[in-house]
Amino acid sequence: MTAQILDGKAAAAAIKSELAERVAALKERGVTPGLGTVLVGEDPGSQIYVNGKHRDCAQVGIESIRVDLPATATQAEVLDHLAELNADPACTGYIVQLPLPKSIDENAVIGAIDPTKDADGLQPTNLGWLVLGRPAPLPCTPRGIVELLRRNDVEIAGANVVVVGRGVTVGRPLGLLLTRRTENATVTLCHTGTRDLAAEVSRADIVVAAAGVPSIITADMVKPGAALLDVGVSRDADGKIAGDLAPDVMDVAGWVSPNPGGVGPMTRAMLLQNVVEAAERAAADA
Ligand SMILES: Nc1nc2c(c(=O)[nH]1)N[C@@H](CN(C=O)c1ccc(C(=O)N[C@@H](CCC(=O)O)C(=O)O)cc1)CN2
Repeated sequence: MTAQILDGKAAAAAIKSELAERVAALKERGVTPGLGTVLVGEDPGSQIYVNGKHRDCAQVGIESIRVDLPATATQAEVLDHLAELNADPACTGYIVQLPLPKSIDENAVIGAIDPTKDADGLQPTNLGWLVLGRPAPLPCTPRGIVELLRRNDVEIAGANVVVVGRGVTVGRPLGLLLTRRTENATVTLCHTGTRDLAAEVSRADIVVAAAGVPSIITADMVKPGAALLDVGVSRDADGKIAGDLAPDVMDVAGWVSPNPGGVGPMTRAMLLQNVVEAAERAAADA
């Protein structure tokens, strides 16, 4: 068996053209969505991701506002910039690029985002709404994973899903998202304390690998026909992405998301979708 590809690039391109039409409709009603980004420090990976977010905005007609601060910025300075974005009507949603430098309390910063402008769905109020099953902006990578599965007709309802990794941007919120009544999956969240990862993975219809450990999921662990999504972003010695899925999984799995070209582009598309939806909500309330 050779797995079918869960092509995130193609799905993201389709979503972006749908969003461009919604942005045009908002502009006709006098509403221009605007995404703010806050980047602290000079991490090259984060700079690439933020550049990409501004390029994506331009492609669909979303205005963008960029706040770049040096790694030496204090927490108080970062919070001042957040207060400005919270008050700026041109900024309908914004994100703080993670990770932040160690000198800054990430929870304090994320907690200071106005929940109605939280384009990442990571503000504690919005994570709380996710726990309670109420509508709110959703974290981009988990939302992108669900959308990628849906667009490829991979059955989520009733599926046994193993998520490997309990991070706040992917693993934990993905577990909450997949166990909502609308998704209806059974989720096992694995992490460094999991006793027998291979046994857990072997029972899964869907595996989301977000451990950041190259090739942690190998063909011998995988149930034939399972859908595998690779969220791992380690780099090899040449700077190439080394995903969490070993290459041999292609011979056993039913679907595999490539890395790059799978979940990453969907994360970017879901950020745009959160921005557009927030602007649509604001326009409806006006
Ligand atoms: N505030 C946030 N910070 C971070 C998030 C997030 O959702 N919100 N997620 C990641 C980084 N990230 C977006 O910010 C992100 C990562 C990767 C990609 C992507 O498209 N990757 C490409 C490969 C690019 C490369 O070669 O490096 C792919 O998978 O095809 C987009 C967004 C952590 N921080």
